[in-house]
Amino acid sequence: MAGYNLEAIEAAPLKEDVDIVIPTIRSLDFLEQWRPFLKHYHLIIVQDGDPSINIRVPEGYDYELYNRNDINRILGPRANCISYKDGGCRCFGFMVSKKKYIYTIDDDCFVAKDPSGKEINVIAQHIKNLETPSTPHYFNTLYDPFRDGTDFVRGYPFSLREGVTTAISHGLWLNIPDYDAPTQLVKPRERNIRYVDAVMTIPKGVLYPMCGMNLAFNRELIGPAMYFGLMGEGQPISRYDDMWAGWAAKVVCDHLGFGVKTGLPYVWHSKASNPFVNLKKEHKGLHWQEDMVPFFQNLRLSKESDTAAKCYMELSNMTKEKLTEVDPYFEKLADAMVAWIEAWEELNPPVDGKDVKAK
Ligand SMILES: O=c1ccn([C@@H]2O[C@H](COP(=O)(O)OP(=O)(O)O[C@H]3OC[C@H](O)[C@H](O)[C@H]3O)[C@@H](O)[C@H]2O)c(=O)[nH]1
Ligand SMILES: [Mn+2]
Repeated sequence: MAGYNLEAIEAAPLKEDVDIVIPTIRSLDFLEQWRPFLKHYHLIIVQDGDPSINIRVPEGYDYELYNRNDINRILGPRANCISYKDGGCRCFGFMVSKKKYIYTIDDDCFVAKDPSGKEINVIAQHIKNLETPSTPHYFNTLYDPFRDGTDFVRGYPFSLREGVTTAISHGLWLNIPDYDAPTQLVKPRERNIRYVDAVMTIPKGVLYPMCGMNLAFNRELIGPAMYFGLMGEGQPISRYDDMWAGWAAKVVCDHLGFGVKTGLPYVWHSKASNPFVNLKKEHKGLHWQEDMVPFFQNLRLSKESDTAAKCYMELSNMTKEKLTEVDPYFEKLADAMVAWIEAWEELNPPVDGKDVKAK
C-alpha cells in the first residue's frame, strides 16, 4: 500500500482549502439535499442570464454570488472573455476563488448512492483523488494503486511507483449521462445505471472529454488552464465549454508533469436538457471537434512554458495560428484566452513572485 493515510479525510475534508463553484440559470434548491456534505464549505455561485433576477440561496450556506453586473464590474473590458448564457460562466468562480482546490457541480446534480445504498461524499472522494498521485506514464491494470485494498500489480516498474501530483479529478454521473444531442435524440430513455467502482489515471498523451458536471481540480497547479472558453450568446458554439477546458488542461498537465484521474465519485444527474435545443447550441462543435482534437493531440508546448499560465498563453498563439483556418471564431477565442490569463493574473498575482512551475 502506498502509505497515504486516507482515513484521516473526515466528513468535510480540507474545508478551508476548497471552494464549491456552481453556475446557475435556474435554482439552488438542489443544495438542500447536499447540506450534509457541503454545509461546511464556502460556495461561489455564478449567476448566469438576467442579473436583475434574484436567486435564492438556501439558509445556512456561506457563499458569495456573482451575476453579470458583478463580472463586468470586476473584470471591466476583459469581462467579454466570460461566457454569457452558457454553463462555461462558471470559470469566473475559479478566477475569484483564493482556495487551493475547486469543486464545481451543476445545479441539477444530486447526491448519488453506491451499490450498498450509502450516500456518496463527492468531496471526500475528489480530495482523495487529488491528494494521492496519478500514474500517467504506465497503466496500472488494477486501476488506482493508491486506493485502499489495491496496489501496483506485478510488472509495474518500482521507478514509476511514486507517480506524479494529481491536478484534476473527473467524476461521473448516474441516471442522465452526459451525451451529446445526436446521442440523446436517438437514445432519449437511456439512463446510466452502471456504477463502476474504479478511479483511473488518464495516460499521458491521451485526451478525454471532460465534463464540468462533477469536477474537482488543484487551482494552484492548473487553474489558469481551466478556462471554459467563449460560448453561449453571441458565439457560434455552446456546450463545448468543458470540452475546451478539458483538452487544454490535459495537454498542460502532460507538459507540466501533473496527472488527471477519472471515475469515482458519482453524482445523480437529474435533468435531461432539451436535445433539440442542445443540437442547435452544439452542432458546430460536433464538426469542429474533428479538428480541435487533432490540434491538441499534435501540439507541443515549449520548455520555456513552465507554468500553467505560460502554457496557456502559448496555447492561445497556437489556437490563433492553427484553428482560425477552421473558423474565424477561433481568433476571437484566442484573444479571449489572453484576456482570461491577464484577468487571472490581475486577480491572482503570484505570491512573492512564485508561480507553480513544472516538476
Ligand atoms: O445558459 C446556461 C445554461 C446552463 N447553465 C448552468 O450550467 C449547468 C449545466 O446546465 P444543464 O444542466 O442545463 O446542461 P447539461 O446538458 O445537463 O450540462 C452539460 O452540458 C453543458 C455543460 O457543459 C455542463 O457542464 C454539462 O454537464 C447548470 O448548473 C445550469 O444552471 C448556465 O449557467 N447557463
Ligand atoms: Mn444537467
